[in-house]
Formats: sequence, C-alpha cells, structure tokens
Amino acid sequence: MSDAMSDGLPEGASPASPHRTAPARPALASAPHGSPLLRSLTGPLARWLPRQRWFAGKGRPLTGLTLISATELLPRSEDGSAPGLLHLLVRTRQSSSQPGAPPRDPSGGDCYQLLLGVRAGLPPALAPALVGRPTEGPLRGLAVYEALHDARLAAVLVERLRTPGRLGTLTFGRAGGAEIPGGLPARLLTNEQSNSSVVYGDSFILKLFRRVSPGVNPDLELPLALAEAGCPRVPAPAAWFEAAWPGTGTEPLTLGVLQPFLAGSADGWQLALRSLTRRADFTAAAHALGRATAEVHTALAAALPTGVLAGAGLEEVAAGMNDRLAEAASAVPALRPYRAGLGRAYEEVAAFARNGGSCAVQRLHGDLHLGQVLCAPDRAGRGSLWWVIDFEGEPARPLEDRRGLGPPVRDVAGMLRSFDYAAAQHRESLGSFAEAWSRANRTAFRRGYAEAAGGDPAGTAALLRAYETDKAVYEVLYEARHRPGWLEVPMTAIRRLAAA
Ligand SMILES: Nc1ncnc2c1ncn2[C@@H]1O[C@H](COP(=O)(O)OP(=O)(O)O)[C@@H](O)[C@H]1O
Ligand SMILES: O=P(O)(O)O[C@H]1O[C@H](CO)[C@@H](O[C@H]2O[C@H](CO)[C@@H](O)[C@H](O)[C@H]2O)[C@H](O)[C@H]1O
Repeated sequence: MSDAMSDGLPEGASPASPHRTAPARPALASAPHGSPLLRSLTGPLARWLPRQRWFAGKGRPLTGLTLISATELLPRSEDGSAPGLLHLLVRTRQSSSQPGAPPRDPSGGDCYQLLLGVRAGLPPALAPALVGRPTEGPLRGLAVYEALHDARLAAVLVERLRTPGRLGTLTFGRAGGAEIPGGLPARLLTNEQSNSSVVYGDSFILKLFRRVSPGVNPDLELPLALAEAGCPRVPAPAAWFEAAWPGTGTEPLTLGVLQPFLAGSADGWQLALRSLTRRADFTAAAHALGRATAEVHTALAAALPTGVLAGAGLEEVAAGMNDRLAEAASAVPALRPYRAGLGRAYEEVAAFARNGGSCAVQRLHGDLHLGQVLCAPDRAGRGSLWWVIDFEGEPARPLEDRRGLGPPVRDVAGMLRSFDYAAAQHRESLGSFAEAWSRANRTAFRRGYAEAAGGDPAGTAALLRAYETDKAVYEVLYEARHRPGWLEVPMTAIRRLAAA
C-alpha cells in the first residue's frame, strides 16, 4: 500500500452537506476533505475490499483510496454501544497487474458504494461482517463492519426510502403511488451477486449497486420506463436513491433501487439445473421465456429510442468485438490459440455490413441469462409467469456502453449461452442428454421469441454467431477473474465457436 492511500480527497470533492432535519455528527462534519475518516478506514478497507465478491479490480494491487463522499445515515450513541451507519463512496487506485503496463483507468480507478456499521463491541453473530478495527483517526478502537449484515442498520435504509428527501449528497426518491409499510424485517441475500441485495419482510428487495459511475443506472432507468409502459414482465421500482457527483454537472449516480419482492419465485438457473438432474423436459419453460424476452424487447422499443445499424456503424460493432477479444486474450492466455478462429465470426459481420446489411437496434437487457429471470406464481395462483430482472448490463462495461442501443439478438445470444452453461454442469454425468437438452431449449427459446416478436431473433446467422462468440469471450474473462473453477465452461464453447 503506497502513501497515496491516506493522502485525502481530490480537489473539488464536496463535503457531505448537512441533513435537512438532523445535522451530521461532528466526526463527519470534519470529513469535508475526508482525511481524518479516511485515516481511520484506509488500513481496514485496503485489506477487506479486494476480498469482496463485487470488487471489480481483482488481480491488480490496490495502491490508494480516495473518499468521494461520506454521509452519516444513523449516528452511533456516544458510548458506541448503539451502532452508527455510514454511507461512503470510495474511489480505488490500482496499479496494473503487468509490470510496465499503464493503469487500466487513468481517470483514477473505480468508485464503490460502502455501507459501514460502527460500534464499540461487535456481537458474535456479526463477527463475519467485520471490516476491521481502526487504530487511528476518529474511529480508533471501534469495530467497523459491513452494515447490511446488521438487520437494525439495513432497516435504516428502507426507512429513508419511505420518505423522499435529501441527506448530505444523497437523494431519496419514491414512485408515485408506491406504498412501503414501516417496520419490515430486513435480511441480506447471500446469493452469489455482482451487487448486494436486502429483502424486507418478503415484500420488497433493495439492490445496492457496488461499483458505481456517474449517470443513471439502466437497472433503474429501464424498469421505470417499462413500468410506465405497463409491461408486466418487470418488477416496477418503488423507490431509489442517488448521489450527486461532486464537482460535475452530470446526472446523479444511482446507488440503490427498491422493488417488489417476488415471493415464492425461483430463478431460471435453478429450474434449468433441476430439469437436467431429473431428466425432465424444460422446453415449455424455455418457449415461455422466449416469449417473455420478446415482450420486454417490444416494450423497450416502444418506450425508448431505437435506430438502425448499418455500414460503418455495424463495422464498428465488429471492430469492438475484436477489441474485446484482444483484451480478453491478453488477460487469459488460454484464449490466444483461438483468436483467429473467433475473429472470423466478426469478419463475417463486417462483410455483412459492407454488402449493405443492416439491423434494428434498441435498448436491451445487456446481460440476459438464466439467473436474470424469475419464475413466480401468477396472481390467480393457477400458473406461473417469467419475470426479467437486473437490467444493469454486463457489470464490467462502462456505463455509457451499457446505456447504448444494440440489436435484440445480443440478449438472445446471452440466453442461448446460458442453456449451454446449464448443460455444462451435467455434461460428465449426463453426456448426450445434456447436449440434447441444450439444443432443444435453445430452439424452444428462439421459437417462443419468434412467435411473440413476429420474426426470428437471429436476424442473420452471422450476427447470432458473432454475438454468441462475443458473449463467450466476455464469460472467459468473467470466469478467469471471478470463478476460475468455471473457466472450462466458456472455453468449451470457445473451441466449438472457433472451429465453426
Ligand atoms: N424482485 C425480486 N424478487 C425476488 N427475488 C429477487 C428479485 N430481484 C432480485 N432477486 C434475487 O436477487 C438476486 C440478485 O439480484 P440481481 O438483480 O441479479 O443482482 P446482481 O446484479 O447483484 O446479480 C437474484 O438472482 C434473485 O435471486
Ligand atoms: O452478476 P450478474 O448476474 O449480473 O452477472 C454476472 O455473473 C453471472 C454469474 O453469476 C455471469 O453469468 C454466467 O454464469 C451463469 C451461471 O452462473 C450463466 O447462466 C450465464 O449464462 C453466464 O454468462 C454473467 O456473465 C456475469 O455478467
């Protein structure tokens, strides 16, 4: 850890402004330039952050931390026996993993949202949530811990969301007509996630984005637009909170979204695996999922901007895929032998563009897979419905990209890859059944989609192959960074796609 870690805020970073009704405690009022608080937290955070599932910079040493904003959501009691709740936006600085290579993000690294509990003694049940015990600064001698594990502190968040208004740099908003009852018990979800989610009394779920960037998050923007359009496939946001980005005129950055919790639902991934282990048919569910996806696409195209991609624009898409392949291959050596074979899929798209080919583009889900769809009982209790969640897009892409337009086949390719992922879990034990399962469900999904959308989602075979390849390349990088034990799953697809 370099000295830079404790050297404070950038020029122009603004202090947490006082709460309209309850002024911040003196300790935080002294955090306008962050240093005293950061001095307390630097050591503990430097050890804790890189171990978090949602930490995006794995594999690159952390060289510094900057405090962007600090807001006290709940003051702790004078003696520290009753916990306080701190909301922090912290920017990391990291060096490149390859000696001599330039830093990945010369603008200063990634920004993370942290919710920290602070108290004198930590009850044993909260021991696994410990971030650290600062040895200096205003939090010296106290226990600092991940607040979402503490039901009492998690409840503070939903209480804030019930009442729209501002607190420091944070703004809390609520959808007109949304009723959020008080006193709902909180529980943190322990799923494998890119973010963190808290469920309140089986009525609501609050998703807290971890790596955040200035601008509205599509996981708020798209569900709000879909709710307004009356699309019944997406839980409508009930409340959200945002932060003003210090010193810029950009849109506020989205920090959290509260939406109805679909009690009794199961995600598509669990259901697909269950079908495989029971050797049961899944094609009716895959067909219905294709229909649901098409309905969401149709509603997005009606509610938000659309366009047509052709000529140089489409060639640029192919070039972007090639760049992502090059980046992934430089990070994951196992990809390198397949670069030429995979690149052929992108060349075909460029040739399609040069020959006058085009495709319609619109806002998309951006990271559609079986874990992003929930099957829940319908209101009448007679059947079940597919819901689509998590419109954030691929977490590793810049926000600007994730808010861009693309052809619907991109989402379709994501889901087709997911059937392959599910089958891969049982390839060794089920052999040809797993292969046949994947083929049948990919076909059923495309049929369902075509029926509801009025046409085959693939457009041209070249586009589908290119987007499947692009997704598999993304997955290789994702697995190498987050789940190395799963790397072989997308690598099997890479070998197949490169030979096609
Ligand atoms: N509205 C909801 N109702 C029930 N469960 C939900 C709902 N939204 C999300 N979940 C659960 O939370 C998990 C994580 O949500 P998700 O939005 O995918 O977060 P992340 O981006 O962190 O992966 C999902 O896999 C699902 O199990
Ligand atoms: O956390 P998110 O759901 O936003 O998405 C990321 O994590 C996913 C894994 O949890 C990852 O999906 C890959 O694994 C899935 C099985 O776990 C599989 O169904 C998907 O097809 C596969 O892409 C996703 O890529 C990543 O962005």
